[in-house]
Amino acid sequence: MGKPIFLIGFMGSGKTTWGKKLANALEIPFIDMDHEIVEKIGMSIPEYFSLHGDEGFRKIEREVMLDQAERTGIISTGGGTPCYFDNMQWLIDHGTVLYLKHSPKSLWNRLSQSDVNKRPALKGFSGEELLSFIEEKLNERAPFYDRAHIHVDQINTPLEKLVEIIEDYQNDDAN
Ligand SMILES: Nc1ncnc2c1ncn2[C@@H]1O[C@H](COP(=O)(O)OP(=O)(O)O)[C@@H](O)[C@H]1O
Ligand SMILES: O=C(O)C1=C[C@@H](OP(=O)(O)O)[C@@H](O)[C@H](O)C1
Ligand SMILES: [Mg+2]
Repeated sequence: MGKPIFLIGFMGSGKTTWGKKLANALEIPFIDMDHEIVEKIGMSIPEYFSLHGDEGFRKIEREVMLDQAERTGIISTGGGTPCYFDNMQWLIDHGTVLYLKHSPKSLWNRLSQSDVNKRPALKGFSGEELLSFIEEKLNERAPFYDRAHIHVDQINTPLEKLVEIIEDYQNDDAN
């Protein structure tokens, strides 16, 4: 088995849920970087944020990313992973990077249904305030996400199609 497939995208884009499904379908291992971070720090991500701030979290996140160098399978990153240090370049150099793309409205729908307190980067926002925050943050992060090898519109790409896209990409000798 070759280099890993890194799933990237905004919070709520489905990196964790689709990562599991994809790994299952492709019969390859699955790793969620946030899960590895929680094991390493011995507390939840919101707790770590409140103790060490965004800056502290980004350092741990990078360490956990560097630990993935020899891994294979599907690796779901956190929404901010590609957007700090030279992380995006590292991901590009060490695997196939797949961006699960959504509009701000779609992310807003999904995140409105989830517990915003589990994602400290959302700062507890809801309603209109959450939508404005998503629009702004996505604007800021899009230049990083856009560098991915593969872009997929997640809503209109069924899982079977995504499996096909990955297999085709990996079988293409040019990659
Ligand atoms: N098909 C769907 N339609 C609407 N919302 C969904 C759907 N699938 C998942 N969600 C919601 O979107 C969130 C995205 O899930 P998750 O896999 O945790 O994303 P990520 O890891 O990219 O942050 C979940 O909290 C869930 O509430
Ligand atoms: O976008 C971000 O800055 C973050 C996204 C989260 O992961 P998900 O994208 O899986 O929610 C998690 O890494 C942390 O709460 C910070
Ligand atoms: Mg996740």
